[in-house]
Amino acid sequence: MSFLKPASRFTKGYLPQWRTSATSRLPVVNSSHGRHAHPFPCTTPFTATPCFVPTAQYTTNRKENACYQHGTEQKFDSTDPKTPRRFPCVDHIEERSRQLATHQDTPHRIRGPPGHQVFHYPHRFQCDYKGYLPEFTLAYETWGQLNATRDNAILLHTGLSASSHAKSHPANESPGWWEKFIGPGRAIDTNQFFVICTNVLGGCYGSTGPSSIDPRTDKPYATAFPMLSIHDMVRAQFYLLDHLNITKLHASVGASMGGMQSLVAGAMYPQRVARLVSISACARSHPYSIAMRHVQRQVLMSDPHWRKGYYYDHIPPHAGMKLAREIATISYRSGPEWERRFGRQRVKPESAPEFCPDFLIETYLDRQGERFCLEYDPNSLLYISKAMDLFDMSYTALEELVAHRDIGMEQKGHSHGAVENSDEKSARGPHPPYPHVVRVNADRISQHSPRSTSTPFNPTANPTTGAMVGLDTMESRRDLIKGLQAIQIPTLVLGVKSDILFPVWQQQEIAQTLRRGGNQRVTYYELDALYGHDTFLIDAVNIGAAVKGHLENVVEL
Ligand SMILES: CC(=O)SCCNC(=O)CCNC(=O)[C@H](O)C(C)(C)COP(=O)(O)OP(=O)(O)OC[C@H]1O[C@@H](n2cnc3c(N)ncnc32)[C@H](O)[C@@H]1OP(=O)(O)O
Ligand SMILES: N[C@@H](CCO)C(=O)O
Repeated sequence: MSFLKPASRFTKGYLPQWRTSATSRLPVVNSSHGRHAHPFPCTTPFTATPCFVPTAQYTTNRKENACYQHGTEQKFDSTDPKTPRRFPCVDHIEERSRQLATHQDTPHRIRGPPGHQVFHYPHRFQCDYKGYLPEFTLAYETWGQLNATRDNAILLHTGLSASSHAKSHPANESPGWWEKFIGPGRAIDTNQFFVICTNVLGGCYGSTGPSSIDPRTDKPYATAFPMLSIHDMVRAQFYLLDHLNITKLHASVGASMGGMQSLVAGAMYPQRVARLVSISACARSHPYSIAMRHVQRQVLMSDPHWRKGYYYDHIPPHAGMKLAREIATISYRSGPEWERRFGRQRVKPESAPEFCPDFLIETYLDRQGERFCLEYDPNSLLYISKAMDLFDMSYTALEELVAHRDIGMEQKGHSHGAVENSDEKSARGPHPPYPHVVRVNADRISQHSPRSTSTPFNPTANPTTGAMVGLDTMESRRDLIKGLQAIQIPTLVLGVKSDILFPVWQQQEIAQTLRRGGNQRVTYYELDALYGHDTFLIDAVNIGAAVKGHLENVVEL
């Protein structure tokens, strides 16, 4: 540890005791070390590495053991209070903005992965939250062969940011996000099953999303894109299944947001799904996970380059995206993993502490942000993460969704009772959503909902309105049981103990709720892995074995 070296080794670069006039030059002090009273040696520049944070602007002159500004006689002197502290990580962001300003082809116009197929739905698609799409496209990829009876298909749902490229294939040999899980003899055995994976509606890898061109304006939708629900995403996928002439799936499989989609598929189309797999998902988003996604969105939206979503001809909000992904990564992995992997290690223990990424965990997060910030469309992040927040399989929530969707259709002239034209029929969709949900008028919803029951003195009630807000009440649990009751097929629920985003109690909640709703064929596993929420992307051995067992188990359907 550099600050334990004897001060005598540091001939320059120490901070005179208690000098406070130049706070921006104060060395970073490990306050727990209790050494504040000593002249604190800046473990600096001027010993082994004169330019202690090398950047393009400085050169080390080893002969003189000094650091010069490029092309000048100006020495960098950290003891000079006028010398500004350097922030290469900030310079890097600014430099990227400069470079992006000159880009002709803006990087957020992301296309689907090579070799993907396209399903185009040429009709109006009514979304749950009142808006609609005049048409949509889904990018998808497949592996294995559809059998003669067309009943061996598995619909694989993605998490938030994945493309349809779950597995390599001849048209795209780069590894997919579930590369090790799919293939002959693997967890999803392509000798037996025909696997379909789509980029979700709202995404940016070939499916219609905010970066797609709105045919009505010939410009990207941007934030004029309609608000989406997880149910909208699944409904669009079932239109693809219709197109592929697949009436019944062998299974619906997904993790994280993909697990939410899996549950929706089972509840919305109970006759069309034979088995379910839900990994590290939930039956309704918890305020904690909403909070995590809220801060990601706020950070992104506060990047001045976001421009309320209309950045497609400008510099994208890459700095906000980078930070949003760093925050997300904190919820995707786990403290115990990082303790083992990075400990308290700094990248250059011999160098002075800096505010730019310094500890291994900092450079790790920085790298995750870097990898993502120009890879994914920022508006897709907003829409898809919001759809996750809105996810709630409680009966009253489904009832509201169905009612709101109907209002959306009526507002666009799709009145009940009137004879629908073919476009209106298409908007309503070929299948009634949620056969188990009785349609009610939206104005009846509020009287109806247990969440608006007035219960003074109840600690779980909203103090202002008296409405029941807690999720752990009998009413709320009954509401969830009723919402998930349509799922009576064999279901595998898998959780990971180190997951802080979708903790195991939420996995237990799914399994218990299904069982209480009468489903006798629920299998529940809890995995003691270290990788947190993203374990489903990493642990092909354990997650894969559970999935394989469930998919290949011969059950009476
Ligand atoms: C269903 C779906 O949702 S799929 C979406 C899946 N894809 C993603 O989530 C994309 C982001 N990727 C990831 O989060 C991860 O790579 C995973 C989860 C896929 C795999 O996890 P791991 O194998 O543990 O990879 P890890 O988290 O270490 O990331 C590797 C990267 O971090 C870098 N890295 C690791 N440690 C450090 C560190 N201390 N400092 C700096 N960089 C580091 C590696 O160099 C590598 O970067 P590179 O690929 O640019 O060279
Ligand atoms: N890390 C994964 C899981 C998040 O749900 C993703 O980005 O999609």
